[in-house]
Amino acid sequence: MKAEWSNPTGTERSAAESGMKRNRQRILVLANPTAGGYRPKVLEAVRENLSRLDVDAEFRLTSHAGEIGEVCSDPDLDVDVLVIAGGDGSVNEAMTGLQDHPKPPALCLVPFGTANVLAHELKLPADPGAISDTLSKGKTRPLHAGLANGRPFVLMASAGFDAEVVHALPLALKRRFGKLAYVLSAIRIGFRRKTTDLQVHTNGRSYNAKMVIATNGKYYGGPFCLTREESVCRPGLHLILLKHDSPWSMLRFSLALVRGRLNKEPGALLMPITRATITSVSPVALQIDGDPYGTTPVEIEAAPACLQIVVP
Ligand SMILES: Nc1ncnc2c1ncn2[C@@H]1O[C@H](COP(=O)(O)OP(=O)(O)OP(=O)(O)O)[C@@H](O)[C@H]1O
Repeated sequence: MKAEWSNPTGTERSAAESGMKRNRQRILVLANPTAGGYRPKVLEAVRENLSRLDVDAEFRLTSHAGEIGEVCSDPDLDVDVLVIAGGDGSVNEAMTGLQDHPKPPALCLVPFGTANVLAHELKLPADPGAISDTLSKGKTRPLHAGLANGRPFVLMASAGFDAEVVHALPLALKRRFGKLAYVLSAIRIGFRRKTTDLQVHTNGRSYNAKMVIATNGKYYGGPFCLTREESVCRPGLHLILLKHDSPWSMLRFSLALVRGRLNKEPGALLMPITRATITSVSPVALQIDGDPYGTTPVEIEAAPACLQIVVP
């Protein structure tokens, strides 16, 4: 029975120990202490709960951005469940790292983070008792992903105004104001940006749009429903095209999103896709899962394989 914190140099010992107890479930918890809403007390309570179960659990705090991806892309990573304690960006890093893993572990999420869209998707609990309970029951569902130029996204990839907001958002502002920081960043850039047309090729047709969201799930920006037709636990993607992106149009679309009616709003078009190409005359900002991701052009497609994720 063991649920220990490891120090940064303690991984060899933990690997050796878990190798000796292969009949026990091995759990690695990777916690991002810089995630918005990080709560060490929750993590400590989960650790205490797990120490009462017959599992080998190792807890590690990341020390730098990219570390989750590094751990996950190591083919020698050999655990049954990888718990990410962080937000959507941390989960994205894990998925990206596990993309080529020969035997990927099941993922589990302790939802810290700012927007936490995946936690809404999976209706994940936030209190330590329920998190430990979910983990110990070990019920899993498939976690599907999309690919944007080959990089996985579990929630969404988009081009246009929202991606510009993500690119322009200083981390310090995000940490200080949480979700409100996105609104402040949107107001700051909304009235002085130059808009660029996007050309979208999908389902054998071409469209013009100002902003395009490829979504793998239902939600966007937290608890706001983009489309009830999607689920991260089912294969498939939807595309949402917005024809206008003036500040007033964006306000109208945002209010429709908050009411869960964006797909019914004039100027918004929703469609299922398997593949799409988004291009533009000059580069337009992209974001995936709430983090900046370069600029257009981008090829969107459904990822051929899926992971498993522990759910309540
Ligand atoms: N120790 C660390 N120091 C600095 N950055 C880190 C560290 N560990 C992870 N990161 C980076 O922090 C980024 C953001 O983390 P995360 O997504 O978990 O939180 P968030 O941005 O607050 O939440 P959300 O994505 O749900 O809005 C991740 O992309 C990851 O690369």
